[in-house]
Amino acid sequence: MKKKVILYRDIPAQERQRLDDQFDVTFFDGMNESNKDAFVIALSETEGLIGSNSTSMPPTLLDLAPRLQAASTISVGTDKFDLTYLSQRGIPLMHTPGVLNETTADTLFTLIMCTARRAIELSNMVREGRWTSNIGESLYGTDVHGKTLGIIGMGRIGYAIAKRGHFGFDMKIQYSNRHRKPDAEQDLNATFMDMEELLKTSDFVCVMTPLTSQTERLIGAKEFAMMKKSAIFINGSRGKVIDEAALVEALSNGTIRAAGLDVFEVEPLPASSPLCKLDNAVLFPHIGSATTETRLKMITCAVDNLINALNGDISQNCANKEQLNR
Ligand SMILES: NC(=O)C1=CN([C@@H]2O[C@H](COP(=O)(O)OP(=O)(O)OC[C@H]3O[C@@H](n4cnc5c(N)ncnc54)[C@H](OP(=O)(O)O)[C@@H]3O)[C@@H](O)[C@H]2O)C=CC1
Ligand SMILES: O=CC(=O)O
Repeated sequence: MKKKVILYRDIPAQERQRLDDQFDVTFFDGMNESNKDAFVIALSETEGLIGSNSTSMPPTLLDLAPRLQAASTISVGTDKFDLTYLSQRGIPLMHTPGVLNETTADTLFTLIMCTARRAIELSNMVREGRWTSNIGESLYGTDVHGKTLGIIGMGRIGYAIAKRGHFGFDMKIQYSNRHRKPDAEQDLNATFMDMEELLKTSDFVCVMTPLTSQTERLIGAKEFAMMKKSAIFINGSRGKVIDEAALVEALSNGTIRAAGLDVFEVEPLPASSPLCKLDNAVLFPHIGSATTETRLKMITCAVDNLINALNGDISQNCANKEQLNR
């Protein structure tokens, strides 16, 4: 008999077919009030889960899935699951590291360029008919090339961002991380330092850690106050890694120059957020990996991951392999 799987995000037909060939698949278009009862009934029988990072899978929900053997998220971030809980239950969480590094780094570099050159603000000025003369000094941007780029979280994506800064823009690279990264030091001439020093000396501060109990609110009022007044802050990790209210304050009162954000405490970001009123905030709707090519690679990877995991192979792409009690 085929194993039962819940798919909670729409995926292309050819990838759906690969799941159908192996499993008895129940599809839900996300999880919401209207389908929650049916979702819970399906959970009671399911052996596998696959879906996107926009749906939370807390222990209270997964307690309703007593037969669960593996979960596969179409993301590299694993914060919508409780890894400790899954590990205690012996359930592997599969994710999609690697395939999205370059695309996500492109997005983060777009944020760097847009904030530094005030691209969105000035584009809006043109569209709205407010370009009536030379823009004048008050609307000048700041250079990116030759500046200092500080990366907090020099992992796969952090490295890809630093690579763009080093080779493309002649930037000086510095980073803080739990462990030193010899590749970044050798290839990109990156300097390892503690976070405080990085905050004080970087022109661009880019956060690319995962969201964990150690990184939650890693950057708040104290950290913004340490940054240069001319600093530009970029967050591509998760919204909860920063104190968003403190960022609004820092942007409003000139503690830092500008911020480029792809992630927010609450997503989708409500239009009533004070961030939406700030010209010096560039706001993207969590599109780090959102290109046609890369999203397809992530889906293919996640489907492979679930097939492998439900067939007993978690050698590739298992986020909690070391913690699993197997
Ligand atoms: N905006 C978007 O669309 C996207 C966002 N993301 C986010 O980016 C995150 C990173 O992805 P990826 O680069 O693949 O992950 P990696 O695991 O390769 O990199 C994360 C890095 O963060 C470091 N780190 C972890 N905890 C801390 C800490 N407490 N202090 C300092 N550094 C820390 C790790 O250090 P060490 O090596 O020492 O453990 C590692 O180098 C994802 O978890 C996700 O949240 C990812 C993809 C797209
Ligand atoms: O935010 C995206 C991810 O893949 O994680």
